[in-house]
Amino acid sequence: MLLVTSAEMQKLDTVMIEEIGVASAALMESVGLRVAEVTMDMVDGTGAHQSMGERVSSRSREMDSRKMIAVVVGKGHNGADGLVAARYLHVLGYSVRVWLTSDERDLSHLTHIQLCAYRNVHGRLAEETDDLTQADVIIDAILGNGSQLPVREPLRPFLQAIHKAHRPVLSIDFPTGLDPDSGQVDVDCVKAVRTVACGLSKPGLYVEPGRAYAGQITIASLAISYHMAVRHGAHHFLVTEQDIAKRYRRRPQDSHKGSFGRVGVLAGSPGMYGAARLAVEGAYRAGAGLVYYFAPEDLSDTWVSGFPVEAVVKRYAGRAGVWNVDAIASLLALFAQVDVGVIGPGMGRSMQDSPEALLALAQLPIPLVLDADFLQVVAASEDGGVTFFEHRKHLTIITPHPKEFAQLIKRPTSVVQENRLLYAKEYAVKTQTIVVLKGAGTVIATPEPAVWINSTGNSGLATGGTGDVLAGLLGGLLASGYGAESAALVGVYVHGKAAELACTTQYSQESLVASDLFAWFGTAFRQISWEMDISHDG
Ligand SMILES: NC(=O)C1=CN([C@@H]2O[C@H](COP(=O)(O)OP(=O)(O)OC[C@H]3O[C@@H](n4cnc5c(N)ncnc54)[C@H](O)[C@@H]3O)[C@@H](O)[C@H]2O)[C@@H](O)CC1
Ligand SMILES: Nc1ncnc2c1ncn2[C@@H]1O[C@H](COP(=O)(O)OP(=O)(O)O)[C@@H](O)[C@H]1O
Ligand SMILES: [K+]
Repeated sequence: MLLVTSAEMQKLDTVMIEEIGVASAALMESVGLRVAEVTMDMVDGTGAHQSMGERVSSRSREMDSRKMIAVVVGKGHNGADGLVAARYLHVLGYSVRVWLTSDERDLSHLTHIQLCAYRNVHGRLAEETDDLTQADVIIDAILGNGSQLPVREPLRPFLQAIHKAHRPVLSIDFPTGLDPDSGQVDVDCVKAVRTVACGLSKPGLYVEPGRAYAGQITIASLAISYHMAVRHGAHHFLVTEQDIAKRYRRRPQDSHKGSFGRVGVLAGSPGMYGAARLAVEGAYRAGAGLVYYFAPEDLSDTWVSGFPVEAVVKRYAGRAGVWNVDAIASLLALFAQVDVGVIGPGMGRSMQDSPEALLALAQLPIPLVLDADFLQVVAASEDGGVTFFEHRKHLTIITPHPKEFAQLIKRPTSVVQENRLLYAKEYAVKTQTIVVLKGAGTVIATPEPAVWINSTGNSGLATGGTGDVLAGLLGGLLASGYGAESAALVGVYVHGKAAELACTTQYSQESLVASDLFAWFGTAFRQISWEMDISHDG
């Protein structure tokens, strides 16, 4: 699902008004009407059942107990949307009170016009005796797309009063105090249970911490087409099941194991061979035809016997963690036998002292999924990995968690987390790789650039080894024929979905461990395949 940043939305508003010829007041009327419908849904669950026209003409609300709607109005057009909603709700018989956050004379021109229209139907402003705690729903129409954080006076007391009222809040466009581009929030950010996004939804409503402030999101359509939005620069997306179903590749009946490629896994180190096992099984569970595990000659048979029985173990010359000329040469010969490489899980950082090995792997002429320790080695190289990625001439997916990514971009982890979308995109463009920045709301950024926010997963995944499984999954998807962007999106989505399925049946978010995921990939893939059938039938 397409999302737009604040600047893109401003541009699209202008295009709608100046090029398409829809008056600003008409756009506000659409948004305000939708807000009124969602408010009715919140107070008595009726918003969707009867058209607004039928409701207004039947005057049925006048008979009902009078639910109170508080509308807190800012001086810009977000406030104007709120006043349109206030007018509809008042005419329907709800007890509406409007709180102006600024002097009436400071309202923008169109907002003032909407205030007059509200007054002309005898709508009321809040008085001394009115109190937000009396409201059945509070509508936050304080700041929208013209806001610049942090929130300035005189708005803060209004935000604090909304908090203190402990009533359900509907935010127009996005909660006041939230940055729609990054999802960062002001200390007094409004916490909504519903948000009505104007025209198209915003990335900040789907990433932490903003996601927790937005509640359920409804989009008030302004008939802005997908193509028009993309033409004006929109490049953020929320990953939905429909997006994934479109990319799903059904396996042909007449296939054989050669049809789905070979994955080579270079992972594990003394004490950490479990990470390699998880990556190997991840690759198989994503559908790879064959998965080779590249083991050093000194890896004990006991460890090897613990690998999934399907794994093909291939030995390279030398001992674990020793990257001399022989080891590199024999590794390169092994990689020549596979279609995709997965490098890094549990691998340790011994390669840090062998720039030749790093360079040799950079030049591998196959798609690579690079994860964990290997990324830390790349980050620690003299130029912070610039040369490494310059030497990569083939497709690369990197799967850092926030701390690994922070090392790659040489910034503190806290800074990365403040703007995951932006940093992932910048790095994808700079290194021409697909960046899978993990953590709640995993971000997938491509060099195009396109920035996707994953919608599946839960805190059950916050446990050792789930990242190793993901690296394997991505390798398996690449080998079995998915393009790079699709492999990253489908892999991350399925990984999160498996955790959700596991935690609603057999496991809980506390008890889930990485290897439990394997049992649930089947259901996750089947659901995508059904969704694909439904969309084809539709
Ligand atoms: N352009 C249009 O015609 C449309 C606009 N729409 C609505 O209009 C909104 C955008 O309207 P505006 O551009 O007027 O922006 P806002 O409604 O966000 O208001 C901006 C005003 O608030 C002040 N302000 C900004 N940041 C502040 C802060 N941190 N503390 C205190 N005051 C602050 C500014 O000085 C400015 O006067 C959208 O979010 C949406 O709700 C929709 O009705 C769709 C169509
Ligand atoms: N709270 C969370 N919500 C959703 N996904 C999460 C959460 N915490 C972790 N994850 C996911 O779990 C995986 C953890 O990977 P990683 O940190 O590399 O772990 P490890 O190195 O132990 O395998 C990533 O896919 C990440 O996106
Ligand atoms: K708002």
